Amino acid sequence: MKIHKAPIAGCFLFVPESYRDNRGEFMETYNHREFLAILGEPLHFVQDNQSISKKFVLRGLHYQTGAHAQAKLARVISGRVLDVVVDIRKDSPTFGEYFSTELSARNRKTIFIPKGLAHGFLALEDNTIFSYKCDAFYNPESERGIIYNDPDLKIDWQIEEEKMILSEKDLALPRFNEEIL
Ligand SMILES: Cc1cn([C@H]2C[C@H](O)[C@@H](COP(=O)(O)OP(=O)(O)O[C@H]3O[C@@H](C)C(=O)[C@@H](O)[C@H]3O)O2)c(=O)[nH]c1=O
Repeated sequence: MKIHKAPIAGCFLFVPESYRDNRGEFMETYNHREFLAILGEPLHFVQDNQSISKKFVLRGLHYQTGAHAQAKLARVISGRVLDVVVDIRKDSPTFGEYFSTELSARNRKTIFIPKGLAHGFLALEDNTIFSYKCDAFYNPESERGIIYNDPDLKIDWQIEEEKMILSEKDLALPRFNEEIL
């Protein structure tokens, strides 16, 4: 497994070893022991989620607060996304910064998103299957978000806004400086 530090503190990218033969391919998509060695602290994932999105669906930017904050381990099973994380930890050296990267079935990248980051992604193909583990349960009362086109964060989503498909809920999210600052 190859490991890269993302430019947001505590955020990592992993590319698993892939074994190919005449039948196809095999890879370990999660190995608790290796993960523990990298993070230095145990994480207990309690929920696995999967979403399927049409091309140019944008989900985010989401997080849960307090005891319900979630660390996530995410990858794409089919299709590709532009994945975006925003550091909303006030005591972090990278507070207010964002990082984006393409995750795809082809590049096999997995992103580890620590607690305290807001997360979103833009599907770049139809039938994009996004799969992620969470270390805390979904708790609707603790759900929060930041608007995808926040004027202070200035996230480059790399496509025209008219093409994006968002939920009503995500279109009504507050600005970073209303919610976090
Ligand atoms: C996230 C979630 C949603 N739901 C339900 C609530 C709602 O009726 C339906 C769709 O929910 P949402 O619109 O919030 O789904 P979605 O926009 O895909 O939410 C996800 O976005 C990405 C970017 C993340 O980082 C995730 O943590 C999560 O917030 O699914 C659950 O039952 N469990 C869950 O864990």
